[in-house]
Amino acid sequence: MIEANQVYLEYRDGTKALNNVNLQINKGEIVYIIGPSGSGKTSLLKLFMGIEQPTSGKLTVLGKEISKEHKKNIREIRRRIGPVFQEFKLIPGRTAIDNVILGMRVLGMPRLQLNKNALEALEKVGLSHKAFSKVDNLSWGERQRVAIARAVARKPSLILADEPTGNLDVNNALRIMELLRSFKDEDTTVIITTHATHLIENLNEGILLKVNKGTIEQESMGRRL
Ligand SMILES: Nc1ncnc2c1ncn2[C@@H]1O[C@H](COP(=O)(O)OP(=O)(O)OP(=O)(O)O)[C@@H](O)[C@H]1O
Repeated sequence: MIEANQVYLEYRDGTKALNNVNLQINKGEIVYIIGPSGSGKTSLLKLFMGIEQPTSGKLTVLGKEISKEHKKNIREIRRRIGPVFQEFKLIPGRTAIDNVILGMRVLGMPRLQLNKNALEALEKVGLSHKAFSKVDNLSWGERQRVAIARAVARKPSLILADEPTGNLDVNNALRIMELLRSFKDEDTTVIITTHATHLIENLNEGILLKVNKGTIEQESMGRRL
């Protein structure tokens, strides 16, 4: 699913964001990425999405290499990824269902199928009753659930969520974490970055990636953080 061998990422201004990353993440895993602000969590997700490419080393996502030389791979990989962003990136003035449908446009499905998948996805996140409400009128937790519906409606092989609970109170945050976890299955890997270690400290399943100043330690969950 994801394999990184001696991966480095240096931004154009010379910032060394990731240093010698070595990882192996299999299909159907749940992965939490934790670490202090500025340690490299988002940079790692950007690599997985192909938004950035390694400065050196080899990175394979969904069986395809991510590199400056293989831009075509990146387009293919993106179609199989469902991204969830901290700031939701929903389109204001549009309904929940429109936002979910817009997220699936790149897949080139017929309109009826788009509607069906979008409604199914909204149902999975418990928001069918808000399908035709404008996202501007939804609470923060509901908006995050629309963003999750948009990510899962395309039936992705990999869900990447960057600080999905950033703006939420503890109860809503726990619900969002549980919801994201529920999409993990044998074909779908879920990767979540979070500052909030208290949301995951009692979990005993999954992989923990501890990021510190651009280096990463990989361990199994089930021990205290
Ligand atoms: N486009 C960029 N150009 C230059 N430096 C960058 C860029 N994006 C991030 N950085 C730097 O790379 C380092 C890692 O940033 P990153 O956003 O990956 O951290 P993070 O762990 O996600 O932080 P946070 O928890 O605050 O979101 C930081 O020093 C940051 O300033």
